Amino acid sequence: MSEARHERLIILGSGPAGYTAAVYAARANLKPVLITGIQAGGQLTTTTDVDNWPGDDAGVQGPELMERMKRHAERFDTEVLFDHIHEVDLRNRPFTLKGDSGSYTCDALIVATGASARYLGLPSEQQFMGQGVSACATCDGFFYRNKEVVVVGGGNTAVEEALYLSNIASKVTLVHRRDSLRAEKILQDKLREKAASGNVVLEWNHVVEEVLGDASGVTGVRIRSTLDDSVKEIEAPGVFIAIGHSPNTGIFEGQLEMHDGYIKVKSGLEGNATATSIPGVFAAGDVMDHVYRQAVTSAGTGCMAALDAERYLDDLV
Ligand SMILES: Cc1cc2nc3c(=O)[nH]c(=O)nc-3n(C[C@H](O)[C@H](O)[C@H](O)COP(=O)(O)OP(=O)(O)OC[C@H]3O[C@@H](n4cnc5c(N)ncnc54)[C@H](O)[C@@H]3O)c2cc1C
Repeated sequence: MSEARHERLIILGSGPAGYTAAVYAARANLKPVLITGIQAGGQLTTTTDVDNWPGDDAGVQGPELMERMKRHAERFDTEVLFDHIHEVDLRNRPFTLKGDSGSYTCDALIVATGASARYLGLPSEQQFMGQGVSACATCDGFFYRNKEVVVVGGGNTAVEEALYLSNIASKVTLVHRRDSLRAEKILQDKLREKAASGNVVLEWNHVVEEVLGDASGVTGVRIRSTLDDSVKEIEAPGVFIAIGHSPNTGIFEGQLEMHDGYIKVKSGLEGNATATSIPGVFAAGDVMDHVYRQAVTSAGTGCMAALDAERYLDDLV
């Protein structure tokens, strides 16, 4: 492999966090290099309607929005490289990144490698992805106003999604493979309240065996009892898979401080909020945020990371 090329600032990831960081860093004359990873454009390239991106009052398609973000970053001289990084050394300076196509060193690094929603792994789930199957109630819940939906899971994500959807959908059926939830007690209490008086139905001890649908998209799910193997079908045009997310942080394990696999950042109000445990390494977007997980929040922290990196690089000179 050829010698590593050196940059002042590398941005890892091409989702809303990465591209926003690039726009800000490039406009500050840092000539950033952005490495896209395998999923160029990030998670939004896997969806259709994005209806909560401010300014796009008529909605926008996910891939189109990400293409525009890329062009925006390039307009200010960001160099966008298609490569996937599989090894990093953040213990020595400059930082080193090894990719499939080349090696890189940099003085500052913005990690914006995002997170991946976990899915059940059913072929029918894959088939109806974006046509009724979703992993994000905040993103897609609106499309099911006054309609019935199914939520799958039993942890915090599932209960939060079910509660959120219960204010939009006419009925929410939560399918969980056990007879008790793993979610925090306060969330469980809220859900039970809704189940007692509202529009939430709990299907304990069941797993989704198949997502059902036709040319128009999802029509329901077939669930199987974990107690007696009996099956039944639930009609609903929307199925939310809420079994958690995996942050894309494997390459940073043992180097950056993390919490549940998410990169820990300084936060707080005194500036440098996106700083990680290693000076000069900043994190933005879903990779450091297991709570909000939105395009606009990712873009916001991408902006913050670029400003933090700019200050850090200024102080190096
Ligand atoms: C189906 C779906 C629909 C959604 N709809 C909406 C919506 O309507 N509105 C909304 O606000 N949010 C929505 N979201 C959530 C939104 O997509 C995310 O919050 C947002 O994309 C996170 O941005 P990010 O920049 O942090 O990372 P991501 O978009 O996750 O991008 C991560 C980037 O990092 C790169 N990467 C990962 N590992 C490496 C590596 N080792 N080397 C190099 N690069 C790497 C990837 O290639 C990718 O480009 C949706 C999510 C999904 C899955």
